[in-house]
Amino acid sequence: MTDAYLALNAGSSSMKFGLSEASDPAEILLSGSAERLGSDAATLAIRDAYGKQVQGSLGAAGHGEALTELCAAISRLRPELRITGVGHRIVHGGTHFNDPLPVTPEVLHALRELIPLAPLHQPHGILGIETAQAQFPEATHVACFDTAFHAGKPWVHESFALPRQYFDEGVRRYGFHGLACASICDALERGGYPLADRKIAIAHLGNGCSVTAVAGGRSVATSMGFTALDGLTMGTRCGRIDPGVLLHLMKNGSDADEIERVLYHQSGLLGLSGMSNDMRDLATSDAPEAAQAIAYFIERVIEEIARMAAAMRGLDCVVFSGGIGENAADLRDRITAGLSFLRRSDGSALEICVEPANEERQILVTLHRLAR
Ligand SMILES: Nc1ncnc2c1ncn2[C@@H]1O[C@H](COP(=O)(O)OP(=O)(O)O)[C@@H](O)[C@H]1O
Ligand SMILES: CC(=O)OP(=O)(O)O
Ligand SMILES: [Mg+2]
Repeated sequence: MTDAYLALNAGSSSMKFGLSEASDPAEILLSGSAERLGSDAATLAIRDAYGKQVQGSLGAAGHGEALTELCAAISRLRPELRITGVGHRIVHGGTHFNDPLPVTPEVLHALRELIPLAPLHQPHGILGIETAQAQFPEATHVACFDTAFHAGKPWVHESFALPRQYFDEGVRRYGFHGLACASICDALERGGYPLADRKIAIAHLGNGCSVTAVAGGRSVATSMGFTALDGLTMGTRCGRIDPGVLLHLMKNGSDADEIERVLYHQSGLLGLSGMSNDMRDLATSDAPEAAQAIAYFIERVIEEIARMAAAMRGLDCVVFSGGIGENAADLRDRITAGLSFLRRSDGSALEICVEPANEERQILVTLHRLAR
């Protein structure tokens, strides 16, 4: 039997995995993703090491059913592998967790406490741990945090202008998509890009969307904050909003659960279009509301990239990633056109590139590093 590592990446609308030999995390033996989870047209795709892909439908499956299907596919397709390590993308590490660490019952308890701060993600990440622990009981399970990449940002990008006690209580701008950002920085460096000397904005545009300012390889500022609600317009999330709106809703009788439902589940592209949270659906629709939702989305991305340029006092390169950033060339073009007023310090145009986010690879590399 060959020892192998498994990485599980629970996104808000997707469940992805990567499987590698324990000795070589860069060599993906099998990978897969369940997407459009939460709709009634979820899909499943499994790819082998040669790029051969099988696809299927998962109907109205949620993250739980998707996990069961993915684990079954792994055991069926690679029965000769003994999975000795499983790394889990955990979106929120709060004030306690930055470094990847083995999951103990105490850690799991602490992760559950953070569910209210990441209701679209933390439950799925925890379900991934529970499901994989049952399926691979001999393996070491390691939690890897989205928030970690942003730890150590300058205080002005870490704090809200609230009374100081709130910061001490953990009410801070954490930032997310950190594993994606780290994987992109690693890929750029491996490709010879002089990251240490550059100011880049990573526009990670998936179902969750963020822009992160990375100067000299470190996160300086990022559009998401205390939760993954802030910043850009997303599939079902509102992004930046005047907090006065929340007060208005509360004073008019909405309770916290209802406001959570509106802000996390019913807003964003879905709320604006009245149709779908999925950019593919909007891009192929003739409805004026769909076009308006896309225009709104683009406007906010342009603004947020410009804000990141301000945070870094300069910008060299915009890196697009995520399901939308990697695939929707026309959206990238519209965003890039909107940014044409921004120049590099030598007066030349911004560099624009596309770099797939690979959280799974980042997690597999982490497992490999921890084992040495
Ligand atoms: N070819 C495409 N054109 C436009 N949007 C796309 C395309 N492929 C995927 N997307 C969009 O990417 C988003 C999902 O991104 P993804 O990064 O997979 O999600 P998650 O954040 O859940 O991991 C959806 O809005 C989907 O419509
Ligand atoms: C943090 C976040 O929004 O993640 P995702 O894009 O996977 O939903
Ligand atoms: Mg994602």
